[in-house]
Parts: sequence; structure tokens; C-alpha cells
Amino acid sequence: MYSISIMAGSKLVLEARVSINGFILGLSVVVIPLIRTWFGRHDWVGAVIRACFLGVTFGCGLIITFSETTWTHFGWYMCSLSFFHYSEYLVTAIINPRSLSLDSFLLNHSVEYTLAAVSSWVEFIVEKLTVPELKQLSWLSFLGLFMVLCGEGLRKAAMLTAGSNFNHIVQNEKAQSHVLVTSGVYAYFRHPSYVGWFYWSIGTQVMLCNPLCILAYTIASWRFFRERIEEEELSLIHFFAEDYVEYKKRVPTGLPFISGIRVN
Ligand SMILES: C[S@@+](CC[C@H](N)C(=O)[O-])C[C@H]1O[C@@H](n2cnc3c(N)ncnc32)[C@H](O)[C@@H]1O
Repeated sequence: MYSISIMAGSKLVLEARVSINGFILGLSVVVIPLIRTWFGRHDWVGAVIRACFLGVTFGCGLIITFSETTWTHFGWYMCSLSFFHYSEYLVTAIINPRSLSLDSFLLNHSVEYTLAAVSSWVEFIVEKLTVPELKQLSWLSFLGLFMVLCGEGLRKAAMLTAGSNFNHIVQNEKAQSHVLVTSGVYAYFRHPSYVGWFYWSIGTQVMLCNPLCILAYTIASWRFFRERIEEEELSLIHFFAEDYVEYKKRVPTGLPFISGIRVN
């Protein structure tokens, strides 16, 4: 009788009425492409959209982490990835607002970076379906989480220490305000933010128990940072001459088997 009265259209049950609200709320995602049309191409609009996307990813990661599921470590990974990219933007805004742009999220770092991320998702899903026991090595995932937390902490400590001298884009011309930083974490490593990023990136793959990506990430990021450090040190010697050469003699790069540019 009850269902007949609904079908007759007299009144929708509460569940159906709230479900319509839920459907409309979800549908509101269609406004995202329209935001630029309404508000124009301002950077703050792009920043809100990116921050919102990263917040949703972090939130979904938390839901997965605290759900009764075998995908827990993927939840950790989602939180790590979204936190990294959002905090890159936020810390840049604090230390060097003049260099702040949408690129500061580092979401469009390079094609290789995007390919690496997608490969790790594919590897995780394929192995989860074919060798599920490989994804339940909790001790390995905890080791990955530890690497991610230490790497993230070191990178952000480096950014905060270097302050306005830190720039996501390696500078080829010396700004008047640019000074050589040798204190804090820079007293232990010449390239602490790269050391942090190196271990953070490998840590994400250790966390996911992705053997192929652990190897690929280690090789790819090692090669990337070796080249990047040489390029950066060429400019730094040009900027700070003897002061940098002296600093280079005292302090290691912090990355294994990378000694930086040779100085005769
Ligand atoms: C992405 S930051 C990386 C900094 C450093 N390589 C690190 O890993 O912490 C690159 C910018 O930092 C500047 N930079 C690097 N080392 C520096 C130092 N010891 N003092 C001041 N500026 C530095 C470079 O000139 C470059 O423009």
C-alpha cells in the first residue's frame, strides 16, 4: 500500500527526497569548468580549484585509511601525495610570495613525473589483483611511511631555512637579495630539499609495495637530481664564487654517490 501511494506521486519518502539533494550536490562538479568563465583567468581561481582537488584527494585518502579495507596503504599514499603538492604551494607562499604561481603546486612538474605517478597506480592495481599478498607487507609500508614523513619534513625544513633564496625554478641570474644559505639543514647537506624529495618519492613506492616502481623511481630520481645539482651548482659558483667552493668542500650534497659539479 505504501509503495503504491508513492507511485501515485502523492509524496516522496524522506530517503528519496534527500537523495535528490545528494545527486544535485554531486552534479555541482559541472560548475568547475564554468568558474573561469564567471571569475576570469585569475591565479586565485586556479589556486582554489587545485587546492580543492587536493583537499578532496586527502579526504578520500583518510576515508580509505580508516575504513575496513585492504586498500589502507593506498589511502596513506593519497594523503602523502596530496599533502606534498598542497604544502609546496603553501610554503612557497610563505617564504617567497613573489615567485608564487600555479606551478608552485608542482602538479604539472613534467610529463615524466605524471607518467611515473600513473605507472605507480597501474602497478599497484595490477599487483593487488594478481598477487594480493604482496600488498599486505605492513612492515614495508610502515618503512615507506617513515621515508615519506622524513623526506617531507626535510624538504619543508629546507624551504623554510632558505626562505626567499629558495625557488622552484633554478635561477640563472643572481637577484640582489640572494644570499648563500649554509645554516640549519644546509649545514648538513648542500641540497637538503632534493634529499628530502628523493627519499619521499621512493618512500611512496615502498609504501605501496611496488617493486618495479621502487627500482624505476630510484634510478630516475637519482639521475634527475644528479643533472639538476650540476646545473644548479654552476650558477651557485657563478653567484657566490669562492664562498660556494668553500661550502662545497665542507658539506656533502646529501644524495648517495652524487658529489656535484667538479671544480678544478
Ligand atoms: C629548488 S631550490 C633547491 C635548493 C637546494 N638545491 C636544495 O636542495 O635545498 C633551487 C634554488 O635554490 C638556490 N640555492 C640552492 N642552494 C642554495 C644555497 N645554499 N643558498 C642559497 N640559494 C641556494 C639556487 O640558486 C636555486 O635558484
